[in-house]
Amino acid sequence: MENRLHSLEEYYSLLEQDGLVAEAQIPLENKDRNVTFLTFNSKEVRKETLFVCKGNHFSPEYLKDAVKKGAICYISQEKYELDEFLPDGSGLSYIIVNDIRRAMAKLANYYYNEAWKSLKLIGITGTKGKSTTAYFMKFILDEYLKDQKKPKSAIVSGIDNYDGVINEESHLTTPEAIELHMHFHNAVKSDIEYLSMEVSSQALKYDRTLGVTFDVGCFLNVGEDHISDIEHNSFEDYFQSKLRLFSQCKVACVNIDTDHADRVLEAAKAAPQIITFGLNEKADVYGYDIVKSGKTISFTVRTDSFVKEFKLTMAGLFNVQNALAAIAISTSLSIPVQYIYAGLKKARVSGRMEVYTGKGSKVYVIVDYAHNKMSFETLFQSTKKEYPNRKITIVFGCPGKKAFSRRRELGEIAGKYSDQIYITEEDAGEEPVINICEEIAQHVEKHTKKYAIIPDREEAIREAITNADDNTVVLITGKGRETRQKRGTLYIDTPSDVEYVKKYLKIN
Ligand SMILES: CC(=O)N[C@H]1[C@@H](OP(=O)(O)OP(=O)(O)OC[C@H]2O[C@@H](n3ccc(=O)[nH]c3=O)[C@H](O)[C@@H]2O)O[C@H](CO)[C@@H](O)[C@@H]1O[C@H](C)C(=O)N[C@@H](C)C(=O)N[C@H](CCC(=O)O)C(=O)O
Ligand SMILES: Nc1ncnc2c1ncn2[C@@H]1O[C@H](COP(=O)(O)OP(=O)(O)OP(=O)(O)O)[C@@H](O)[C@H]1O
Repeated sequence: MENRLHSLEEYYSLLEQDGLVAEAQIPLENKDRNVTFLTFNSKEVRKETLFVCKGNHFSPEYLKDAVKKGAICYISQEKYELDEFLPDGSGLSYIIVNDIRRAMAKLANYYYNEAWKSLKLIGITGTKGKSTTAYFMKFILDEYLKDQKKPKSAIVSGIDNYDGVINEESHLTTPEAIELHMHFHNAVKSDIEYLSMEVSSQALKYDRTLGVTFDVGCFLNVGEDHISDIEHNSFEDYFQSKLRLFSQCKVACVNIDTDHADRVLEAAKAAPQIITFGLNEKADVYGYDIVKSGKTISFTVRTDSFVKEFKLTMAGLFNVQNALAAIAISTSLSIPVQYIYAGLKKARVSGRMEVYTGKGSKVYVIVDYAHNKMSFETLFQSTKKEYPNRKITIVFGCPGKKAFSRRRELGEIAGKYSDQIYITEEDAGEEPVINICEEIAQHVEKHTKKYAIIPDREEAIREAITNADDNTVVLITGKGRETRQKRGTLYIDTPSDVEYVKKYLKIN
């Protein structure tokens, strides 16, 4: 892989050619200096770093810190009046740009020498099912690659990132451009061929994936979500951001069962090829005959080239939709069908539809990540069909200071479909947990009085499990295997819901 470094002058030209430069100062003696690192975080700066200043939360102190640590030039939308000099006495260079997010994507692509072009890239967007589909792809690809004795595929998701060098819990669904291109670079360096990733609406809106072409782009579904002062200001903005994916993929895989399918299909024409999937015989990848038997969900798929029964051993009937997406993506990548079958049969996704039972007990406890209107409705409908005649207990909460409509939506849905409800902490942040719980309770009460507010999440889970009889499914939603709770402005380490469940079911 090419590992070429570029000089400050070359970075300047790159931005200049794109019409991004508003003003610049690069002293003559600095023009030929090679940039050896690129970052937007002062904590990571080392010698000869090109430092990107971005964001409403940026402070000039970070720039001062960066210069002390070895930054030789900063890129910013704002000019900072600093009297800082580099340790060797030369002046600090700067390039002021008119669009820092676009500039960041360009710089990242250039610094990492377009590593992504050596990968087969799969980009998945949608309101729900992105992580699951990305992991389904990883299972399928890894089956295929194992047979060829090649390295496992890479993944960039809201759960974990793996690129052959880094294996970490992720903090964003789609990382900022500089981190994203670093993952591409690491993957190529590790001889990895395929990378599956989630592409969030925020990523598309803020150009985190700008300039990258996906071999396959997948659109799963769209529902009202992420509409708030800090995310999208309207559904239209959210929807349009998601549709931008089609302008940067070679093949578009589209769920024809999604809401607004007509508009999605129209936008998908921006891609050279479209493959549709869904539970509708008009779909190119058509799924039907869905049957749950024991722990296995079977379904049949018809495409142009095969009719075949597939199996999922992961719970959640809605996962058939995600599996159809993965089948559509895999066929467009010419992955032989036996590997698709084997991958899907094995697939598990951390913190999504994890089913636990205690020794000598018949109660099912499911840890899942449902936390918005679409996933709550889907989860309840699916659970009712999958576990007919069982009562449903749910443990859930809502986050502080964002997505306020969830308190009403989730409260009403839970109230309508559950037999017992425990309302608890879920990333309350700067709002008191009890206030959020009481607000949710007002909406639960429209349908049932069978609820309790237990702000301590562990205690809520303990109560839900110990009070459940053998004829109950206990749903513990919203956090999956996350090990942090947002309290105040900080993320505090906590045990995951899975750990609590194992503790109170007395399993290892
Ligand atoms: C903290 C925060 O609210 N950040 C949001 C804000 O970013 P920002 O650039 O203005 O602010 P910032 O991230 O705090 O940046 C401050 C800068 O100072 C730097 N810094 C900070 C400390 C220090 O010591 N030194 C230093 O250099 C930081 O590295 C950073 O570059 O404004 C950006 C554009 O509006 C947002 O993308 C970004 O969202 C953060 C990253 C975030 O968590 N966003 C969520 C909503 C998000 O993106 N979610 C999607 C999933 C949702 C979906 O499906 O759409 C995702 O992809 O994860
Ligand atoms: N295709 C689907 N349609 C509706 N709900 C789904 C679908 N797939 C998964 N879900 C529900 O949404 C939850 C989150 O799934 P997943 O993590 O795969 O989605 P995501 O798009 O990555 O979500 P987020 O943006 O919240 O990280 C699951 O735990 C499940 O309850």
